[in-house]
Amino acid sequence: MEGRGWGIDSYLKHNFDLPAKNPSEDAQRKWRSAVGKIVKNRRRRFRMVPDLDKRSEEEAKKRKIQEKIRVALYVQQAAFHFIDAANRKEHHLSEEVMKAGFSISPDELASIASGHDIKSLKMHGGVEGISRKINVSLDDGINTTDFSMRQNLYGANRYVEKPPRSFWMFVWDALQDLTLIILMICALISIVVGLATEGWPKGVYDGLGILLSIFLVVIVTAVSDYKQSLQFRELDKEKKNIVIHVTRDGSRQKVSIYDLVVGDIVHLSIGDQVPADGLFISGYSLLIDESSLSGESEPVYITQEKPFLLAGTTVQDGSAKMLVTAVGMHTEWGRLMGTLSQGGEDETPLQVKLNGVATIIGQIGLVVATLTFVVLIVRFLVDKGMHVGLLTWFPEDALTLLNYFAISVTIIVVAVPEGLPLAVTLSLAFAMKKLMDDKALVRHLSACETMGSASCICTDKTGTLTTNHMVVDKIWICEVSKSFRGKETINDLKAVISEKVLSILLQCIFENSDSEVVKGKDGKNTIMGTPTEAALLEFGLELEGECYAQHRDCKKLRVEPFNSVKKKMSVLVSLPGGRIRAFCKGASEILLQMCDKIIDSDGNSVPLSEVQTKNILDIINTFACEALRTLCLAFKDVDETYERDKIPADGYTLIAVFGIKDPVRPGVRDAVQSCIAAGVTVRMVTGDNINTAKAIARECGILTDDGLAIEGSDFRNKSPEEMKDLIPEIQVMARSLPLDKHTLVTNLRSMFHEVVAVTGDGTNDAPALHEADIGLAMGIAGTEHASQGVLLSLLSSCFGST
Ligand SMILES: Nc1ncnc2c1ncn2[C@@H]1O[C@H](COP(=O)(O)OP(=O)(O)OP(=O)(O)O)[C@@H](O)[C@H]1O
Ligand SMILES: [Ca+2]
Repeated sequence: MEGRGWGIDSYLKHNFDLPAKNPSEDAQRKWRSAVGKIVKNRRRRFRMVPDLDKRSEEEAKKRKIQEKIRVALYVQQAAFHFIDAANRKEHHLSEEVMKAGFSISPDELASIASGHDIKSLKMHGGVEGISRKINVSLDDGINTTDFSMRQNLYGANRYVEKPPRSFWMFVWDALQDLTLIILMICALISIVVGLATEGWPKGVYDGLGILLSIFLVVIVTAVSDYKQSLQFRELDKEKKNIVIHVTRDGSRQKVSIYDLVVGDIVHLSIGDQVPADGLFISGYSLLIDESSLSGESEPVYITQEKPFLLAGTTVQDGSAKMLVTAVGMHTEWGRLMGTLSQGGEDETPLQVKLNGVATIIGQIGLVVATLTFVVLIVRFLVDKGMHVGLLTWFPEDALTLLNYFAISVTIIVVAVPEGLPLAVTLSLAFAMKKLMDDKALVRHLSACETMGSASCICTDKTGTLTTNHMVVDKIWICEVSKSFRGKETINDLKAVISEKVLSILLQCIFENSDSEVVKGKDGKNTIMGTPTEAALLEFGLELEGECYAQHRDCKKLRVEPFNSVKKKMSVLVSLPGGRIRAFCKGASEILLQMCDKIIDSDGNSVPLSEVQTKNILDIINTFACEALRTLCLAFKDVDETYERDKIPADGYTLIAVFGIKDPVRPGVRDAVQSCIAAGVTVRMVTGDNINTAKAIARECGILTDDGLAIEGSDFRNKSPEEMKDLIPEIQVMARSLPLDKHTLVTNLRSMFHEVVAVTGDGTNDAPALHEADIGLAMGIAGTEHASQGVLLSLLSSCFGST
C-alpha cells in the first residue's frame, strides 16, 4: 500500500500507531472509537475480534482466580488444612461408583490434586493406594475395555464451551445494521404513502421491493456468518487437540487429549502440557511451570513427596509418568476456562489498516450521499417551483423525497465495505488451517498475515530443513569405522567386536533412553520417542537380533533426561550382579570431554591418550562434514558405595561414536533460493555440531562461501557492539542453547528492525518462538507423517503476498 500517494498509509500511521506485533490495547481502542463514529453496525464488523471491555473484565477475573489458586497452593496451605480439618466434607460413594468396583468418589479424588492435599493422599495409601482404588495397575495402565465406564463415572477430558450461537442470532445480528434499519423505515413509509396515494396493490410495489432486498441481504449475511462461526469452532478444536502418550493395556500408545480418562498413565516429557490433574508416579528432575495457572513465575520441582500435577501447566525439564486423577471440568484449569469465554483474536495489523480504509471510504460515502441528497432535493425544488409553485404539495412528492433519501442511504450501504476486514479474517483462518495440515502449529491468525512481510527467517535444522527421519549411518567403535550405506552390514560389525563390547553397547543403547520399543499386535516393533533415540534403538534392535530381553534386567537408579542445554542424557543402573554402572550419551564433543578412557576390542577400559583424543575428534568431524548428526556413547563403572543421588560427570569410558543421517527435505533448496531472491534472509540456528550444521546449510543453499557460521558459545560472549557487526553476517549458528536463539531474534528485531519469522520445535525453541514476530511451532518431535514441511509453506505464503 506504500507510496500510493493519496496518503491513506500516512493517515493510518498518524492516527493508529501500529507495530507489527501485538498492537497495544490503547491503539486498538483508539481506532475502534474512530470507526465507531461512522459505522453503526459495530457488532458485525467486530464479530471475530475480542470485545475489549469484556476482555479486560475477564483478565481481572482470571487474575483473581489465579490469586486464589496461588494462595491455596502456596501461601496459606497450613491454615487451609486447619480449616479443612474442621469442616472436612464427607464424601459418599455413589452406588454406580461402587458397582464399577472403584472405591473413591470423583469429587474426593479430584480434590486431592487440586488442593495439594497430602494428608488425604496419605490416608488413601499414597499414589499406589489411589491406583488400587480406581483399579489401575501403575505398570500396565487401564484396560481399554472399561474406557467408556470411566468416562461415564469420572467425566471426559473436555471443558464446557459456550453453546454455539444459533442461526437466528446471526439473523438478529445482521438486522442490527443501521443502514438496513433506515431502509426498513423507508420501506414502511413507502408502503403507507403508496397505499394512500396509489391504492392496493400498485402502491406497495416499491416498498415491498426494498423489503425483499433487505430480506435477501439479511439472509445471505446470516448464512455466511453462521458458516464462518462453525468453521472457527472447528479450527479451534483442532488447535487444542494434542496427542498424548499413555500406557494402556500394558503398552505405550498415543491418544488424543480428549480421550484421556481418570486412571490413565500419562508420559510427560520436556515441552509437554500437563493434560489433566494427576499424581506423579515416577520420573526424574521434573520441573513444572505453573504460571499459566497460578501466575507464580517460579517453576517447581515435582517429586514423590510433593506429587501433585495440575492441568494447564507445562513441563520445563525432565520426564515423568503421571496417574490422571481428574479430567475436564473437575480440574482447576477446567474451572478457570469455564469462567472465561475466551475473547477472540486480536486484530491483525492488516485488519486494523483495512478497518481504517473502510472507515475512510465510509466517510467519503457519507459525504457523497449527503451531496447527492442535497443535489436531488435542490433539483426537485427548482423543478417544482418552475412548474407548480412551491406551495402546492401532493402525496407523490413525499414519495419522491423518500425515494431520494433511499438513494442516498443506498450509496452509504454500497460504499462502506463492511465485509473487508471480515474477509481478511477468513482468508487468514484459511491459511492457518493449511499450515496446520502441514503440522505447523500457528496460535494466532496474525502470524499468517505477518508472514507475508517477514524480512528474515530463523529456522532450526531438525525437522524443518530435514525430514526428521533418522537412521544410524556410520559407527566408529574399537578403532574401526563401519558405514551402513554401502554393502557393509550389521554382521560385519559383529564380526569385529567382541561379545563383551557388544553387550555394553546394547546396554547403553537400551538402558539410556527415554524412548520405548513397543511390540504391536502384529508382532512388529514400533518405537515411541524422539527421532534421534529411535534411530539408536532401531540400530540396537538390529544388532541384537533375538536376545532382546537379555539386556533389560538392569534396574534404573537415576535418570537425568536429555535437554537442549546439557545436550546429553545419563542414567545410573544397578546391574544384575549388584554392580552399579552409569551410562551417558549426547553431543559428541561434549561427551568426549567427559571421557578419559576408551573401550578396547576385548571390552576393557584403557586410558585415552592425547593422540587418540585428537583422532576421535577427527572422526567426529569427518562424520559431521558428511552432514551426519554425531553422538557419543560412554559408560562408567562405580563401586557399590557410590552415592546414588547423582550421576558422575567425568571419568567415563568412551564406547562408540555414531553418525546419524537425517536427509534434507526435497524442495528446501529451491524454497531457500526463491526466498533469497525475494530479499528475505534465511538463517539456520541449530543445537547440532557446527560441521553438521554447515554441511546441511550448504546443501540447502543457506550457507554461502563468504557467509559466517558461528558456535553458540562464541556468539554468547560478544558485546552488543560486536553483535551489531556480527549479526548481519551470520548464516549458521551451531551448538546453540535455547537462549542464544532468543538473543539473536531479540537483536534482529531491536537492532535491525527486521520482521523475524522463527520456526522450531516447541521444546527448546519456545523462548525464541515467543519473541518472534511470527512463531511457527512444529508439532512435537516425531512427526511420523511426511508433510510438506513448515518451511515450504512458510515460504510459499511469503511469495503469495510479496
Ligand atoms: N535424546 C538424546 N539424548 C542424548 N543426546 C541427544 C539426544 N537428542 C539429541 N542429542 C544431542 O544433542 C544435540 C543437540 O540437541 P538440541 O535439542 O539442542 O538440538 P535440536 O533441537 O535437536 O536441533 P535443531 O535445533 O536443529 O532442531 C544433538 O546434536 C545430539 O548430539
Ligand atoms: Ca530444535
